[in-house]
Amino acid sequence: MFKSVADRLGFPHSHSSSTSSVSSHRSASGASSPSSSTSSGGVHHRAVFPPTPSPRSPSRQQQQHHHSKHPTPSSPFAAAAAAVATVAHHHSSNSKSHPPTTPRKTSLSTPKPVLPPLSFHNTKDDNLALSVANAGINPDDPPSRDAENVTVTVRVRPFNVSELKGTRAPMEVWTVQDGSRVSYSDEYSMRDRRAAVEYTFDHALTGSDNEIIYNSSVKDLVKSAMEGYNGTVFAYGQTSSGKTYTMSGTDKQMGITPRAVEDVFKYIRENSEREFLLRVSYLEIYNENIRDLLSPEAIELRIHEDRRRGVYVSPLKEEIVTTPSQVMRIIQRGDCKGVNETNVIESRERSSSAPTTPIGRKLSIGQKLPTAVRVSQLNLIDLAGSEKASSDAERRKEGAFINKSLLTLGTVISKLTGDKGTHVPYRDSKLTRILQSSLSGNARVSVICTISPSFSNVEESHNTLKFAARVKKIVTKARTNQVLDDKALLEKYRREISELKAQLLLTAAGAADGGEIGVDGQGQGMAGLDRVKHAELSHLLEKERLKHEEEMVEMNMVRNALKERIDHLTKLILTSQSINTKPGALNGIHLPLGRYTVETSADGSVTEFPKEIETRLARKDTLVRQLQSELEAQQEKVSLMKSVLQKTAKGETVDIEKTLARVELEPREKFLIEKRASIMNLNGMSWQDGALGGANGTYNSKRFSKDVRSALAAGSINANQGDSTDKDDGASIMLPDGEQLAIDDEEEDEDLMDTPWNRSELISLRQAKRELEIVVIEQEKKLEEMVSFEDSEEFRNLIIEMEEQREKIVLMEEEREGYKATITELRNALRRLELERFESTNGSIGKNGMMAMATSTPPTSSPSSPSLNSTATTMAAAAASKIHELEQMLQREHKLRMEEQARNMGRVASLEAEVTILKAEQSVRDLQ
Ligand SMILES: Nc1ncnc2c1ncn2[C@@H]1O[C@H](COP(=O)(O)OP(=O)(O)OP(=O)(O)O)[C@@H](O)[C@H]1O
Repeated sequence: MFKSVADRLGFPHSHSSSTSSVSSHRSASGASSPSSSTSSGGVHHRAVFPPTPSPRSPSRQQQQHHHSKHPTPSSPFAAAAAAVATVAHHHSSNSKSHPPTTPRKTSLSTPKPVLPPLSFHNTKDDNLALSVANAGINPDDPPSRDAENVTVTVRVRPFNVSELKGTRAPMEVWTVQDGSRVSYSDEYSMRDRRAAVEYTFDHALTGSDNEIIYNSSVKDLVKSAMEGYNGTVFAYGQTSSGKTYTMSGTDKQMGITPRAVEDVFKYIRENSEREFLLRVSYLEIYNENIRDLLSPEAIELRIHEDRRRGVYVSPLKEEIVTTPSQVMRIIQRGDCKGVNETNVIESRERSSSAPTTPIGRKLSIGQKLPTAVRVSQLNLIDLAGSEKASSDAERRKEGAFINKSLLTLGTVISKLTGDKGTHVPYRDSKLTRILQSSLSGNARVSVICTISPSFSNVEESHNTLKFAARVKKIVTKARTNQVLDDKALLEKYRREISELKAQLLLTAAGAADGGEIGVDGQGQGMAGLDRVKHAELSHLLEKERLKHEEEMVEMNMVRNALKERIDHLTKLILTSQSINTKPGALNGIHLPLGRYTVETSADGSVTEFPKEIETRLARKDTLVRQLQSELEAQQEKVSLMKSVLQKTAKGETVDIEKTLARVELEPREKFLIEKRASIMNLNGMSWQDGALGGANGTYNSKRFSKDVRSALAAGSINANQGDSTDKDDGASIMLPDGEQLAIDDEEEDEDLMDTPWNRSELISLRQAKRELEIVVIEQEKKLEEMVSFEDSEEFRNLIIEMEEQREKIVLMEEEREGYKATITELRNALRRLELERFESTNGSIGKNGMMAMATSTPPTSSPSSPSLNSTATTMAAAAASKIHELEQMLQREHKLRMEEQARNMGRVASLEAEVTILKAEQSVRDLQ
């Protein structure tokens, strides 16, 4: 019955019989398209296809320039759908004439609206597709909907500024009545002598309120999309008729796209039994080329088809979205590039048949899950101006492509509403190919046809109405698209999360094992207190610590990576819990993401598994941190002890109390010090290191209390309930030495006892404590034996020996001084003898002595006798010889004494060194 596409669309180039194609035809839903009376003038049949002489269309570059010059002040949402393409955009010169925010009255009979800021968002190539994947099959949901016609809405926009510019009020061509009928206005019919034309659609609207049009024409379809049925919404109409205004809206009037996005998230919020995965893609079809607006690379996109996915574009980037604002940003991004956008959503039912991953239970990884995933697409499309066609040679190529897409759309729609069995040329254009699934019936479709109220556009408007009437005849029968294999992203993510959780549990168990080793090593490290053992144990402790640290770092890294991945995947899956229930306008909306997904265990009880893991990990983190700090503290003490040892060995004075005060002792050590103090008190000894605290035997830390309580819980220490004399209501424990210790009831933390990790830590702490207690007792015995080195026999003997040596040295010194005096006397005697000899030889030398000797003339002859001279000479020689002999003796004696003195000094030095060493050893023992 329809002879050509052009006929069906009311294009005059087809055949004169085209009128029949659009003549009254009541659709299944009751919409009718009255005769368009092509005979009456034919102006309104003036061709859109083939090309109508049109204002010079800008080149692509010009369009882009225009976009940048006139950024969209309104919501950037552009219509698009998962598989929606847009026909190349031609900028209309009309659009430039729309100044922003110009309140205007419309001459339509409907309420006169105030125009919102005019949008120069001319990219009609925008396709937003919300692909909804639903996991889980609700038995109450029918697998497919009843057959239904495409919902068709006609919107007549108000006059714009340029249309109102004239001297007289513009004539309204169209009248909208009853919310569904569109006809020529009486004024126009009379003036142009037009035959009455009236079309009836599902909805016919005027005005600027986008909420009304969304609620009446799209809202229900969006809900269906969330339930698993494909949905496609597209705006069709000539340039400047209001397609973008309707689909994207403005700041003040959100369009269909942002409202749909908001409803998608609202649906997730309100449907707790399902979980969803939303994906968005954004593409553009320009000159029959598909461009991915979300991909920075200009990769050639192709259309593919397979049984599972149907028709799809590849490699098209799909971004997973979790908030409305994220979708908005994606669209903005795409708009900046002047391209198209597509959104995808997946969801599934959150049922009790979901895999169970309770803590501590083994997980069977890779099990086939009984839930299915529904994948549906919500395509929101903003088409190029329907009049776009070009006979202009300069733009022929562009125009031809534009024609091709729109023409094919018309053809496809004609075929779909024509004889059954005829070939439908979906493949003739990218647009129809991408929309094949929707147009062929597996989708709910809503078409918004926008028309201008202006007389100058009457023909184009009429063509749009004819198109709308044609589309209305299309019957669809949408069905849910269930994906049972594991390739659906949602299912894949769920599985991955389960596997990661299992890995995380294993890692946590590994961490617990590693922790036990570390604690043991540490406890042993404290056991050795003598020097050699201490060095060995320090070394072992250091090695153990490093190993432990490495393991901890490694496990932390693995655990963090697993946690991050789980978090990431969990975030992507949207549930009512993960979306803030606070509804609000899309602009500026902030919906914090939830982290947790409820898992249902086999027995039906619901556990917040990730939260539990978080808690356990937090506990382990705390324990790891405690152990690490404990190790560090031990290490610090070891190095301090080493330095003390070195200093004392060198004979330096060390302030042990001060040194020890620098180390904050752990409760366990304080306890041991306390024990030592109490032992010493029992033995009637005073404890020198009282400044360390706990010496009065009353120390009872919370931590120790917890340790003891944990040990009690683990059954490793005998508990005597109520035996304590210190506490009325407390328990007490029997320590290895028989002493009872009261347990403080304060701040008991049951949490610390309820994991294997804590138990093992407490067991090792208890062992370490016992070892230390034994060591302390041994040391105390040693201390008792030694008491004080200075009081010992050995020390006394050494001191006596030293004193004797010192006395000897003093005597020798005195002796030496005596020898010195003797030598001096002998020298003096010798001198006297010489003098006497000289006097006897030369007579009196007078009082001038030597002076006289020097100045006197030597005797030429001696008046004295020769025998006297000879005697004197002999005596002098004897004296000299005696002096020489004495001097030699003195030197020998001196040498001997010096040697002896040196020996004694050496002995004293070694004795002093020995005393110093013994003192140092005693200090170290005290320290320990
Ligand atoms: N219902 C309406 N109420 C108020 N203003 C409207 C309405 N419809 C459209 N307008 C205004 O008319 C102008 C043209 O509308 P719009 O850009 O949406 O047309 P279009 O069909 O998308 O054109 P093109 O195909 O060239 O992109 C815009 O400034 C827009 O704000």
